[in-house]
Amino acid sequence: MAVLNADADPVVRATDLRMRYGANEVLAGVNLDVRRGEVVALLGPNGAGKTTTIEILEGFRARSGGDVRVLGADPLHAGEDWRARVGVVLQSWRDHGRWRVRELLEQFGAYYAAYGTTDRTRPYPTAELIERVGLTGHADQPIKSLSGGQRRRLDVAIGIVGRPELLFLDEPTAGFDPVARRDFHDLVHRLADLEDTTILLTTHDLAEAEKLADRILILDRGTIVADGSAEQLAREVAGVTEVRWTQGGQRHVHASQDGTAFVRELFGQHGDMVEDLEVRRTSLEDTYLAMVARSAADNPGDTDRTGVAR
Ligand SMILES: Nc1ncnc2c1ncn2[C@@H]1O[C@H](COP(=O)(O)OP(=O)(O)OP(=O)(O)O)[C@@H](O)[C@H]1O
Repeated sequence: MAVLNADADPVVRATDLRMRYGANEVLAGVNLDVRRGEVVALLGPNGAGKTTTIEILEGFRARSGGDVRVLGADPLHAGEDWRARVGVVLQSWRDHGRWRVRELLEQFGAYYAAYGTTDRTRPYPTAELIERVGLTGHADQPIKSLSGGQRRRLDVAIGIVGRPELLFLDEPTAGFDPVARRDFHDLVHRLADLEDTTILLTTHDLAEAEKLADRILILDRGTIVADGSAEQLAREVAGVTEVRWTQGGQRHVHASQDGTAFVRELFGQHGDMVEDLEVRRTSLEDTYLAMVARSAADNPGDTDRTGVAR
């Protein structure tokens, strides 16, 4: 991932962010930072308030309280030049059914041309963009004739056509087949590593979050209940590695912070007696489930809200 400058102002900062829909308090004091060049995944159960948070940060939704700075401005009052620096891939599809893929991207791209800089020419060249999102064979197709996954690829293209410095992705890979998902992951790495794009994404696919994100935030019951790399979070809830083996016909399990050292010691002591060895790193799914369960234990009375995609 891109080199981070921890001293620089964060690209995104929310302080004591609050949101209430009528009597329903969805965000109850969210604090989060996203630093330049980071890829951050915002996770949480259905209804936790991820989309609400993202929409507030994008300036599409007015907050009930707290402070928000995005690229140095309050998104609610930021101007067109600010908006040109921000890319957005929303969850819901906005229809432009009769337009063709290439036409639509050229139309949107033209808007960004005035905002290009020497560091960052805008917009993304249309043909290259279409290729990047895997729509080359569909460039002249009307949008209404695209499949769900192809439309989603187009959403991603619309999100990055202005070569944003900051990109918000709300469940970007919903409906993607495995190849499209892999291509999308490559695209995110490319944007972060080569194009200096800071990315905040939501997903229910924990393997995806683990693969893409430098840092994971878990939003639950109105606040951020976890903030760290997948590995750091795993350390908080359990041993990072689970070692299983059979010895004398009996199955053993041991959770360890340092699986390699444990296995070395195991073989040192028991050598040939050790059979059927399995070493498994704690997955983000294990960590997520443990953290949401812990949050539930701290807030008794709620029902199951783990929300893991299966
Ligand atoms: N416009 C609205 N008016 C009233 N309530 C809303 C509105 N938008 C969202 N909510 C409520 O706020 C809560 C958070 O919704 P939000 O869509 O932000 O959650 P989410 O974490 O993105 O969920 P999911 O994982 O299902 O996409 C939910 O209880 C939802 O019903």
